[in-house]
Amino acid sequence: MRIALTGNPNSGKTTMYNALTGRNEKIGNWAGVTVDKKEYPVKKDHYNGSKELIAVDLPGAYSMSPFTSEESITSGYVKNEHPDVIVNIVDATNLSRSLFFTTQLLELGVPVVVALNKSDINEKKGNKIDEKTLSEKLGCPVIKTTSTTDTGLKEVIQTAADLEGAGQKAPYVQGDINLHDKKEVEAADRKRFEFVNAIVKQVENRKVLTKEKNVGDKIDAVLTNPVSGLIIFAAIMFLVFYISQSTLGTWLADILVGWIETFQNWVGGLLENANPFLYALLVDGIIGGVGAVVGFLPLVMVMYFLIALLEDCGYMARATVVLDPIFKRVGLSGKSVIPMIIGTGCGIPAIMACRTIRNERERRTTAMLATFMPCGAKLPVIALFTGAFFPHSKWVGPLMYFVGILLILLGALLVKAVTGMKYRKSFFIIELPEYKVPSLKIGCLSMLNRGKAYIKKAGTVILVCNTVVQIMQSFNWKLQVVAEGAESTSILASIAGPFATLLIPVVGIAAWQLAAASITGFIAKENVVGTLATVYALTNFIDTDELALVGSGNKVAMAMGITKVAALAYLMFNLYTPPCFAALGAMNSEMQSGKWLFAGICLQLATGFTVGFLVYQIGTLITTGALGAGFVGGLIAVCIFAAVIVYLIQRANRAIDTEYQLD
Ligand SMILES: Nc1nc2c(ncn2[C@@H]2O[C@H](COP(=O)(O)OP(=O)(O)OP(=O)(O)O)[C@@H](O)[C@H]2O)c(=O)[nH]1
Ligand SMILES: [Mg+2]
Repeated sequence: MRIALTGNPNSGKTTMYNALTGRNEKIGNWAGVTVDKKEYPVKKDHYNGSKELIAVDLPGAYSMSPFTSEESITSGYVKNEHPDVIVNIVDATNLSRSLFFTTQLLELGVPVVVALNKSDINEKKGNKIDEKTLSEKLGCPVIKTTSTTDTGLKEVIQTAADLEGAGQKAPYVQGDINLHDKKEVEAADRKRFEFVNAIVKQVENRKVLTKEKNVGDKIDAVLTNPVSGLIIFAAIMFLVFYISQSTLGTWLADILVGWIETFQNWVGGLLENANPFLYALLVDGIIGGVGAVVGFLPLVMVMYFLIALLEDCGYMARATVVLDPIFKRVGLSGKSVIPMIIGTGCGIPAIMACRTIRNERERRTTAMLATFMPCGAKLPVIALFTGAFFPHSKWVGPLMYFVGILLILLGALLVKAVTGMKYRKSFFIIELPEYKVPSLKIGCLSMLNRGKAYIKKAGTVILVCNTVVQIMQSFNWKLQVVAEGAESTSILASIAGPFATLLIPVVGIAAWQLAAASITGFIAKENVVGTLATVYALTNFIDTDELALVGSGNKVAMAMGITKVAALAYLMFNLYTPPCFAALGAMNSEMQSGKWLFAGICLQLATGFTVGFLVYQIGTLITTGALGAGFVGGLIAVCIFAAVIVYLIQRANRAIDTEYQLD
């Protein structure tokens, strides 16, 4: 039988689902973390009966009348897919708001068990809820739970299992109303609230803790203040990158790379007398290429850990409030900030998180732009180039993230101008979760989860790509092994060659190696690192003696043969061109429009190229006093992009004018 977990956002559904099933789905201390349905069997230690129980985690909803697409997943599921029992997770610290939805669920005819979750917080605050009376008033079982410690879960599941097929009488029935009549719906909702509030009055005894509340409010006033809030946000993000990329993360990476090197030398020793191609394939291509990517794993894990802590303590929700006014100015909403923050981890859930945005244009625009935020897979690329070309700078890593935010804002302005939607105002309401001490367990789980996914990717996609790259660079079209010194005759070089020409305005030279790395980067961004390791036969990107990314000898920078400015431009080109294929797939399914997807990919290509071009050319002009190679060609390309955009904006303006004339 299927047990649907439903309730308001941030009430603890996913925490309960993970506890019940042993899964590790994402939880976070803000509303709208889960945007999709998930199901999995309940573990035996929570239920010792004979039934097979499947728990279904759903996105949070405030009401059965959905506003956003993730809310409609929930109402659609409980209405149409007939779960056997509904467990309604109620945030006990927010009873009156939660019960509105509860009374709606009770009208569906499916047995409901109410889990009064977060009871631990209530107890700490000295609030009391009389669950017996509540159960009588609602006409359904009510059980106190604390999902974070598994308290009460067994009882909830046993009760739910026993209720299969049972009838329940709804305590409140909304008469027939015309759902299209706004006034009528509002009046009905008001009546329901009155009913709910009457119950709450009888069952709840709240202790008024004015002093504690004041502390939280005071912190909020500083953190969400437009000026101090922004400075704090920038400082916190800087610290996250500093710890993950320059200190703790690097230190751990250093140890890991030592192990990888030992392993590589050991395999190298075993294959000493083997066929040179086999040696190159295994030792340089596979172990070297994949190892180069895996070496950066600690950086990614430390960053995930820190971001999870920030989410869990309630800070990230405040960050959305700080950025909301800025985002509104460019035609997005504060809700667009959430995909951006999730995007620092991975672009795919970031794009999926766009579902919580109600307005279609804002949703599509956000999905189009969210991946400008460098994700975990881009982190190794950033770390590699920072380490090789700017070893002692603290600013390159954080700069990539701030440029990402800037590009999102500029991109949003462009989309706003092109789509001609100039006169719309959007409203953003986010419930600020309470502050809490961040849970190390949640941080560790999030980190391990990401680490697992990273290693899995390295062992599959990255491994396959590196093998293919190594083979393609070892052979020419006649399938002969490429001789030393004639690398440019390889299959890989001849395929990547034409693209290398296109890259001249960005890096100043035609290097097929760099082009090949960018191309494999479209499959997965970690490939940029893996491919560079393979094509330049540089397996060790992290210097174990120096305790620094890419040590002093700087073989990497020398092998690539490009200037610092070109390296920065090439890095930015890779970061801001389209993300990996998987993220494009997610974009396609969220946008549900071929036109938007196409426009999005074009915009990303044009952005990556333009940023790279400008950084290289302006940087070269400043550092050497002359423009870089490929200036004219690049300028023509950028002018063409600009002309297309100007044309589209004018077309949009004309469309608006016609609309006004028609009126
Ligand atoms: N103190 C306490 N915190 C809890 C409890 N259950 C969940 N939380 C916290 O509440 C926050 C939200 O938990 P989630 O499980 O993500 O909530 P959700 O209902 O799935 O939220 P959405 O997916 O956004 O609808 C997290 O910070 C949890 O750690 C509980 O019983 N006690
Ligand atoms: Mg959830």
